[in-house]
Amino acid sequence: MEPLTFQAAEERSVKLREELNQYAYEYYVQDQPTVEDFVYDKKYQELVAIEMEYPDLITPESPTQRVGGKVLEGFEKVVHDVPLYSLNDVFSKEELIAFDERVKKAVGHPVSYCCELKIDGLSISLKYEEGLFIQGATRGDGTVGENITENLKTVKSIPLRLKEPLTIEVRGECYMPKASFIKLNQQREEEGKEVFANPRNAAAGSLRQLDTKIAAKRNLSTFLYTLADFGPLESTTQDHALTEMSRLGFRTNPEHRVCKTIDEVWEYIEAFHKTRDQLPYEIDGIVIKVNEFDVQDDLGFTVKAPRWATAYKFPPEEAQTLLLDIDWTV
Ligand SMILES: NC(=O)c1cc2c(=O)c3cc(F)ccc3oc2nc1N
Repeated sequence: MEPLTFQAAEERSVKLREELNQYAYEYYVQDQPTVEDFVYDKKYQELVAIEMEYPDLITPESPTQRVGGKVLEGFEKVVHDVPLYSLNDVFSKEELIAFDERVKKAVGHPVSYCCELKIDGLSISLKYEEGLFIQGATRGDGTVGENITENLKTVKSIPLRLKEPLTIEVRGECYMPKASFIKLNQQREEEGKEVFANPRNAAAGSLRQLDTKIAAKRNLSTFLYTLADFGPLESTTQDHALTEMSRLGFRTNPEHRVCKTIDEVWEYIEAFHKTRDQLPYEIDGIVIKVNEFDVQDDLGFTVKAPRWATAYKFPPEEAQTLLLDIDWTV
């Protein structure tokens, strides 16, 4: 084929990038692919060829920027503008009811709760400037984390550019799906390497890799759940914030539910305690948050945790046998 002129190459690369990023969004964020892999691969190879011919055409959100390849010396420190707090845990229905009583006493009226599955992964914070992904960091000690931007760029469900040019910061969980965890450990066993104890350790180990090519191969995914810097967004509830994050291109967990009473919260907890083994990712409990942001602001934080949220932790079962018992090969 005749090599394209710069002009033609530029137009073609813009179109290819849009198509490829849309396909990747459908596959990795919506879990609803619309094209076969070979369609994606063919267009991807065409884009790689154009970018090799004309490197000036490469843009930060090009899917070619996700393959990794940098070997970092180490991870720089990142000071979080807004601290990443941890959650107070509760382990029984009685403790959950006591949490609800404290909230209602402090607020003076009943509140609604946004319940979310507690994904067992690694907390991450993602910063965007005018829509462009500019920094990803670990939670660290809540105030100072590690800059793992290069590794997070290889996580396909993390948008490199938002659907709107917003300057915001979001937080969520980076995790390894159960099926990927099993495959990775089988591979490591064959290579005589030490296996990971659980998907959380596997995700943490993958994001701590200094060779970004390794992180790129670990099939990590994300669920985002907190708007840390709202930018121009005006959500007034946690439930709406999740909808907004999804609209902007983030992967959010579809199982969240707004509950009007603590009894409804308990029903939700019991339902997922029973069915969590069918989930394609590990959860270690349920996060219960006051849904209204103005009430969250009234309740504020203790030194280490929000007063407006709690985590109901499931009793640790023999997760290892459960994982291996079930055929997760997709
Ligand atoms: N692992 C989780 O799936 C998950 C974790 C947190 C938090 O750690 C968390 C910590 C805060 F200080 C406030 C809200 C939070 O919301 C959260 N929501 C979630 N869904």
